[in-house]
Amino acid sequence: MSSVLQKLISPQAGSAAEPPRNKVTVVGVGQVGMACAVSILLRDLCDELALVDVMEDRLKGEMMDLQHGSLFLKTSKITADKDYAVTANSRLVVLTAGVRQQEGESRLNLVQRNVNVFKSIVPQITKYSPNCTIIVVSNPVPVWSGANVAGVNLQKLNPDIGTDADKEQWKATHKAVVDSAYEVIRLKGYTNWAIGLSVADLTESIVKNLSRVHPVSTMVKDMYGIAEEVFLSLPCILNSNGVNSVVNMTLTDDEVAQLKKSADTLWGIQKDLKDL
Ligand SMILES: NC(=O)c1ccc[n+]([C@@H]2O[C@H](COP(=O)([O-])OP(=O)(O)OC[C@H]3O[C@@H](n4cnc5c(N)ncnc54)[C@H](O)[C@@H]3O)[C@@H](O)[C@H]2O)c1
Repeated sequence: MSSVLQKLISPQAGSAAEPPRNKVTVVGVGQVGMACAVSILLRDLCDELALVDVMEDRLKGEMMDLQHGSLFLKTSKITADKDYAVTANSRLVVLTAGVRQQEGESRLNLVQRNVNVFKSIVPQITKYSPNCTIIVVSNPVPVWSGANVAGVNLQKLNPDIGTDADKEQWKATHKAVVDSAYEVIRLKGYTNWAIGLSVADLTESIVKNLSRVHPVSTMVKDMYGIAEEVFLSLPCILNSNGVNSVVNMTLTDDEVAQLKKSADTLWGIQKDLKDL
């Protein structure tokens, strides 16, 4: 006797469904992971979403919640499992698993705690999706920014900008921007929306092969006189290769010195990391 499904639908295409073309996996379904997942879903950037976490109840709950909302999305397949087999054939993996930055904790203090987490996760990701691009969101992620508006360098308008001699004291604005994530953590306990929206933007450049410039961390050894294998945030061109190239910025001597100082700070921590 025919089932209700067989009575309702007569299959026409003979072969099984094609593998996904733009599957995205989010590892870690905490505040950041779910903000990334929702931002990516709302921008229609994947044809399949997989979630992974070690906390099984939370993982299943997040998956079911998204599935219940999938009527309003254009990603029909949303799966989750603690087994990385669920991530197979991912185009992109967003890695947000890790310990969270505590109030007042420096980003660099997180490194050793997160190294062990990464060591268990990355081999599993590459086993099931050897050609995927990985976006690491877990801290620390150093950030580059340039003070210009529509290409106009603000230092050219005010040579004292950012220094104590600056009558307008833009230095205070700079400090407020640098400290703003700490302020959000103080107020609500974590940051998630801005980073989630930002990750969706990176995702779009990669899955749509857009060759757009984004500030992301990349290996800077041999650039600007940096001798060590450290990753710093520079303007990078992102396309389907991930980080396809780095824009060679024309930096002042002072800016190069600050970049080197950041590299030294990172190396100072990195060189003491254990079990890499
Ligand atoms: N780059 C940025 O700008 C930025 C901004 C905010 C947060 N972060 C970082 O993102 C990370 C996540 O932050 P959060 O607020 O979502 O934390 P969270 O504690 O809410 O979530 C982390 C999740 O990771 C999971 N997890 C831990 N170890 C795992 C493992 N081995 N395998 C799979 N899942 C594992 C946890 O179960 C949890 O669900 C932290 O490292 C945080 O510092 C980065």
